[in-house]
Amino acid sequence: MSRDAPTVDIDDITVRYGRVPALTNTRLALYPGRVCGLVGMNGSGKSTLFKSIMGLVTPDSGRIRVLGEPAERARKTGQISYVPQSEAIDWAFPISVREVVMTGRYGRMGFLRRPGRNDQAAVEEALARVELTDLAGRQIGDLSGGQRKRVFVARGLAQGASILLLDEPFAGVDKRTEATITEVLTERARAGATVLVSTHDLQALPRLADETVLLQRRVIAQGPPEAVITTENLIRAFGVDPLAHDRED
Ligand SMILES: Nc1ncnc2c1ncn2[C@@H]1O[C@H](COP(=O)(O)OP(=O)(O)OP(=O)(O)O)[C@@H](O)[C@H]1O
Repeated sequence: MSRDAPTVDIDDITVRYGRVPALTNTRLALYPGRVCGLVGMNGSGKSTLFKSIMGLVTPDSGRIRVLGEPAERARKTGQISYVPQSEAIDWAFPISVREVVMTGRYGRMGFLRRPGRNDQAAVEEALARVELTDLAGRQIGDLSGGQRKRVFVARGLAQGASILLLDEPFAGVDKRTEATITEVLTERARAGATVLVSTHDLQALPRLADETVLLQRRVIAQGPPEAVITTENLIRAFGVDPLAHDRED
């Protein structure tokens, strides 16, 4: 797909849970080759936006195309990988790190899901990239918060998807994990992937993201981090300027 055409094209969607609107008249275009940082307060609709791009929630109105197709189809054909918030995962489920990463290959396997040599090689490469080779046999519930995040990033790498969605991958992780995930996302974007990653760390945006989207039930601003993270925009999104204290220093 050309770098001039949006890979994720959200055209005027409204998503409601019952009568509560989570997103209203939201428009957003994402392009390949870029890491986009998604920022907004709790309840601003970030997870709903991810779920919409995955085709897991259906907008009440408007339209979403992912790689030129309906979102659900892009997900079902394995073209989208999603790292959910940690709270959304059952960590007690008895499955090893290597097995979780292998689930990223399921879309490429036949009905019996028997991994071939390519699948195994992709899994080992992904585990090595996030420095989890030594822990590959462990149960996921036995890992630290940062290690758990890296497992799901590795799953996305093994999947080889061209759309990478990550819902707060930096929450509760150490600096080393944050640096590894940031590097991996940049590498994937430079290789042509479209990356959308939500974060609460406004200060980290310039080193993480090529562009920033500010969300408050709709897109308030989109552009280079330094153009988007302004006092005026932050007050519109958060009601206060969360960086006011730092600006005074
Ligand atoms: N399954 C659901 N049923 C009812 N309301 C929901 C559901 N999921 C989300 N909401 C509501 O929709 C709004 C947007 O929620 P969403 O989870 O998308 O926000 P968010 O920006 O991801 O929040 P956070 O930063 O806290 O994860 C909130 O008001 C939330 O309470």
